[in-house]
Amino acid sequence: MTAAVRPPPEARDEALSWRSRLQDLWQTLGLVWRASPRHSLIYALTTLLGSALPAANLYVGKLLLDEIAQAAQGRVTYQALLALLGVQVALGVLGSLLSTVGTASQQLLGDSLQHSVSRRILDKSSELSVEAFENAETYDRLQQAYREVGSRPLGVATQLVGLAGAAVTLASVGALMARLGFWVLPLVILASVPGVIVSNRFGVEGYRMLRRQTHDARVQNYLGSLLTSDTLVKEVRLFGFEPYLLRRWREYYLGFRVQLEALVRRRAGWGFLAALSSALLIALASALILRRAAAGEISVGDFSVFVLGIAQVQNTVSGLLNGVSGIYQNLLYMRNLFSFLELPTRDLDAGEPWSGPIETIEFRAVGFRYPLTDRDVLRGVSFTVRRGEALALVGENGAGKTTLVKLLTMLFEPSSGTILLNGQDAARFSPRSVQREMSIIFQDFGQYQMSARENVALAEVTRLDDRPGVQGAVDRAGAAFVDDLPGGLEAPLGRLFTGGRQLSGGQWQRLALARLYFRRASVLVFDEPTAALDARAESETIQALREETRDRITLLISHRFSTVRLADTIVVLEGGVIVESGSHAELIAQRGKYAALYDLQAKGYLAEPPAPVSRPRVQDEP
Ligand SMILES: Nc1ncnc2c1ncn2[C@@H]1O[C@H](COP(=O)(O)OP(=O)(O)OP(=O)(O)O)[C@@H](O)[C@H]1O
Repeated sequence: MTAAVRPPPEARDEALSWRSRLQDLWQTLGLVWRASPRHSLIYALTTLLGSALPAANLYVGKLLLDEIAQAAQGRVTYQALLALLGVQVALGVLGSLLSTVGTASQQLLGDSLQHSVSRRILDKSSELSVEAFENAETYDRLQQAYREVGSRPLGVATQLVGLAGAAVTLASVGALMARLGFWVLPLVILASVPGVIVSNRFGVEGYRMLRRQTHDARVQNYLGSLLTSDTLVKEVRLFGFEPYLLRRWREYYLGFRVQLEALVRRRAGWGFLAALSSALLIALASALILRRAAAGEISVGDFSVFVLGIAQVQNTVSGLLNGVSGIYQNLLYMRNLFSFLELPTRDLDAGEPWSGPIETIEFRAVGFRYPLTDRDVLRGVSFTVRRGEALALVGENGAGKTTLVKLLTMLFEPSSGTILLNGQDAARFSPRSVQREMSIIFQDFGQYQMSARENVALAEVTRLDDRPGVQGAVDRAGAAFVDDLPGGLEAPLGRLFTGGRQLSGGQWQRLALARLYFRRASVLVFDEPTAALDARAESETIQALREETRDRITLLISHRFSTVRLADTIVVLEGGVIVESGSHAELIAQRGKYAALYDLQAKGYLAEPPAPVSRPRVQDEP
């Protein structure tokens, strides 16, 4: 199998048809409506009602001006003028009311929407397979999706309502203006078009630019995060590679900057040309209407409709066209969100439910290849381990030990071969139900910035309040230091939040061990369980491990042979293939790979330390 060749995400999304865009539009509106039907409705109604007000205002203004002109000839009463003023004031008050209610509902709708879309992203993230997280593209999509949550869906909805509103305004104001001559409205509308075309075109280009930069932006963020990370600050300071990180960070910025400058320059040039052509068209329309005014064909009120209407129509037309292009652009961004939400998930509950303890695990010619790679990291791996037995996996870095554990714990599915549980194909069973029978401490175990109790009980959240259970697991893991923390089990841990107590690497590892013990499982997996422990802790842990694992299946990965030798069976992996297996004594007798690695480590303890390369100089030496 070769790695699948995929077109870049940009090319895939650009290729989408108008039909797909409409589907995305529909889906976006669905998101908005579901986030808050009440606020969606109020927002739409207030905006549409408000859109009819400009024409009403223009018309009342025209009547008022015409009446004033008549008043000069003594044909209009003060009361009649006051009545028109009253209507104008009422329209103003109504406008303010609609806009206040509309803005408030938009704000609340935006908040609900942000919450509900974030929730969907988090739901989706929690359904994605562990495999998906091994893939950089997933992170790109996740980042893009998150970036758009705040503004895009609301943007689409408000622009769509805005479009409808603009249509109402244009139709009503246009009807008033059309009375001044059939050419007025087309000319004024035409004057708005160039600006909109420019803004639309460069909006799309801006989107494409950001899209192309996503991966590099992620690298740049990562470089920045290395300089602001609490866990890495020691190493960064000591090795002093801040300038290197800053330089690389800045190089990315400069690359983005060059692209941005080119875009801004072209946009400014085209923008100016658009403004110029618009001004010329308006000048032409004005000249034509002044000719009618000079001929006495239109009233003062009519002229006011033209003058005030120009701005109104221009705003409305550019609002209309920008609305269309804005919706188009926002939909491009929404595609990022949707394509993240459409990523295939692995249903961890699919399959027959597993129940009861796991008595045997058998790997039959199991192979595995990471997605989008072209190399098998495990090939033809076969072994069996039974209840009460401990199996140790040994091998040099990168041999495939952790990958094997991910397969065994059903986090990954084998690319070839079969895993049998109690003699039945594991693929038949729902991963989640099988995983309930397994507990694990990973090499890169979690350090949760929560209380000590939560750190342990997360292994079985239904027993979060089982304090005696947590205490028991803490004791079994030798994590007695928890009792001395202020607040004991309830002590907040980690330095991320105020009041948290930071633990040492070994203490965190003991808590992770407690977490492993807390889950009542028939398979225990220890991936480097003693790496961060001191010698006494390691020996205690191994002692406890022997007792804990008596009636369970134990899988152990360790580079420490003092731990490994306790296993009933030791499997030696090399380049993803099992090269030896047997008990410690058998493998030593074979004098193969295991014996060589063992001797190498044993020698490190037994041999005389090598003579120092140069003797330290003593002050008073001659
Ligand atoms: N997400 C991944 N994508 C592609 N290849 C990977 C991925 N994770 C691990 N590998 C590769 O798979 C091989 C086996 O890795 P694995 O982590 O299983 O080794 P290991 O024996 O546990 O090593 P160590 O002793 O260093 O923990 C390595 O060559 C590694 O480069």
